[in-house]
Amino acid sequence: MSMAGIISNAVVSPSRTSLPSFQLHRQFFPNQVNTLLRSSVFRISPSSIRISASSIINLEAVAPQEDLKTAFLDQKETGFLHFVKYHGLGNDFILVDNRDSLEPKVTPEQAVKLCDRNFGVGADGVIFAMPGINGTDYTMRIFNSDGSEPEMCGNGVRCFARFIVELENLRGKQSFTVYTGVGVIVPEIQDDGKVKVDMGEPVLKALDVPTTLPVTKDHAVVKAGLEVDGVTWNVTCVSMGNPHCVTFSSKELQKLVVDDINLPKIGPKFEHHKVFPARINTEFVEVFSRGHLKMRVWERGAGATLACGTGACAVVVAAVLEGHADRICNVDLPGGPLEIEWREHDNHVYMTGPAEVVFYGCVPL
Ligand SMILES: N[C@H](CCC[C@H](N)C(=O)O)C(=O)O
Repeated sequence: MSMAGIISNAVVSPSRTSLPSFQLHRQFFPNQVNTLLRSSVFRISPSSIRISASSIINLEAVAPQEDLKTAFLDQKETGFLHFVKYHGLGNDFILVDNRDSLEPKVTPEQAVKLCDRNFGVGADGVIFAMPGINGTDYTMRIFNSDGSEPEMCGNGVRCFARFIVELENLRGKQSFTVYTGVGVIVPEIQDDGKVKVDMGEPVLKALDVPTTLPVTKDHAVVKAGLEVDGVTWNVTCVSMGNPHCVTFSSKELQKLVVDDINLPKIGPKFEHHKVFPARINTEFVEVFSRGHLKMRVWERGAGATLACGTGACAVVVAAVLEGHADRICNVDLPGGPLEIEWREHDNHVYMTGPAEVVFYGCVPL
């Protein structure tokens, strides 16, 4: 994606002044724009520009993308938030360079406004790249789109990893330690650009998920009955630092067809159910084979999302516990597939998947 495409969807190059134009204010790239004004590359088309301190430029012609990205992210005007929008299989986040402080630059109330898809930037959450603590390289915090702060986010930590690589201008295969609400997480950028994350051990003890559902297997809730909306669902509860309720069937339906689930109707009834004192993320799963699952998710604090990394991890753990699947699975989510492995020898869950930049932005706070 061209740098210009990152800042805006429309680039006017001198030969095509009829295109819709975007206007770049000098304060972002004082050097580049001044250079431009003197260069032959540049031409203002008066019909498509307000005569002001803004200019129409073809960014690609004047500076290497790296300089422009850094210049953009280095801008620290007061009252403005510079961010980069990323997504992991359509689960999208506003990433904020917060490396100078452990205090988030955005409040939960501001996060709600920023995440609004009509009146704000639009996202499932806001993620902060902060300085490391307890010897880690970095710290990650996240606010859901409802302003609540979850312990962990799988798709988010992959986006976080790609953001750090960009901020620090790292090259090649990279791995670093990130302090999160669930302790130290280690993302690793693969040669193909995907990110592999050691998500740590699943937590199965009912009281630690947390849930007040009766335990069915070694202090865990595995295939227990839960009545929601007149249906008795068979649920397995797993925490990946954040709480998940996974269902493959109900008393009435031995095999779910996840595309038939009315998420906006049933999701909130699980999320706010009294047996989940910290609310819950709920995953509805279809088993295609012992290595291939399909899921949809209603996320705590974010609603129906296109993907949920911690949810995919919880789904594979639940599938193994209920006997539906082996420990290495491809999990299809509406936004795309994730590779999940619940490794027997260290009991850690590993997730591998993409994370991509959508655009750079600057918004008044
Ligand atoms: N809404 C979730 C956090 C984000 C998890 C999800 N987006 C992921 O990729 O793991 C919660 O409140 O637990």
